[in-house]
Amino acid sequence: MDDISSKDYVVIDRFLRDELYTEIKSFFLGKLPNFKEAGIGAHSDNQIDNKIRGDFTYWLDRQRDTELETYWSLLDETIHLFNRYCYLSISGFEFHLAHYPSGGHYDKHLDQFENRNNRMISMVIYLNDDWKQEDGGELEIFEKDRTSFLVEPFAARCVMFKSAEVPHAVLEARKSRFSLTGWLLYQPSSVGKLIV
Ligand SMILES: O=C(O)CCC(=O)C(=O)O
Ligand SMILES: [Fe+2]
Repeated sequence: MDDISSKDYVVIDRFLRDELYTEIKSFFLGKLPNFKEAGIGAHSDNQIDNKIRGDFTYWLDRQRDTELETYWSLLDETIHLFNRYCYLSISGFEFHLAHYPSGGHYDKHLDQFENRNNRMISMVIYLNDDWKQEDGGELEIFEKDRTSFLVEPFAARCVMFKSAEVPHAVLEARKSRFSLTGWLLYQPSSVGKLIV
């Protein structure tokens, strides 16, 4: 909590305990046939451009995806901590599963859209067993002084950062790269399901 207040980001290893990791990973693998190519922008602006990003996603829904209830409860707790100790007013979230196939990447960007600014905290949890340095796919985080550093997408590692303030990119992955990615919202998105 202190890190995200002072540095705008935090990396937490073993964010998921083994049992929850296994639950989420097997849920992820079961949904892989249903993933769709991700676009950029919100609502009607949404367009697919695999020069900018090359991932496939599956949007989650707490009511439907009850197999993830342990994870949803963990999120409730996380949101409670943010609101209490970082004085944020988070009142909702949106999460998807993401798959970057080999060769996939995401250019430098902020997690905000021109016509929507309710994403406060971005939260990425990696689901890659045995990830090696030569597999690429690092998350590059750009700091205020324009230097950057790389975060490897290791199993059960969680990265959180301020959505509107921290530019970031996903470097080309050299094998399938899995994550559970989401955003803690200032207000729940008002207009149905977003496709991003
Ligand atoms: O998977 C990651 O490391 C980051 C993904 C990302 O930046 C996004 O989906 O907006
Ligand atoms: Fe992003």
